[in-house]
Amino acid sequence: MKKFILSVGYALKGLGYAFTTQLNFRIQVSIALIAIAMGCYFNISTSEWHWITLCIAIVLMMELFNTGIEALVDLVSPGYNKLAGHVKDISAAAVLIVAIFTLVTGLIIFLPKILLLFHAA
Ligand SMILES: Nc1ncnc2c1ncn2[C@@H]1O[C@H](COP(=O)(O)OP(=O)(O)OP(=O)(O)O)[C@@H](O)[C@H]1O
Repeated sequence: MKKFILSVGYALKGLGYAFTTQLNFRIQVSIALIAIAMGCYFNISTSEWHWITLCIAIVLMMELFNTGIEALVDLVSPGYNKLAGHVKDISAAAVLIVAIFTLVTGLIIFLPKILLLFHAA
């Protein structure tokens, strides 16, 4: 049990590191909070909540992996190295793919509701 609590503590330390050092992570957390607020406002369905929470989890997870990979690359290759650059670029590309998927999901769920709001006004 003590080991489990320690592991959670290390994970929270990692979250804190990402939050304090990575602007992108803070932006993504802010967008996640806005999406949750919009979900409450529009009273979205259970299945829509599943998609939204899945997107939030995947985006934050990918950003954390990206931050870890960047730190690892900086550790093993502090100087310029073409391969090190590729590793960082590929890691950033993975985040981009998930961000696009999340944007499309958000539009599918929220755009019709926002348009309806404007039509009703
Ligand atoms: N050691 C390196 N060797 C070669 N190219 C690198 C190296 N480090 C970074 N690069 C290139 O510069 C780009 C930006 O790297 P950087 O570490 O600043 O990433 P970042 O996403 O801006 O990180 P951060 O989120 O910490 O600002 C990389 O995607 C890569 O193309």
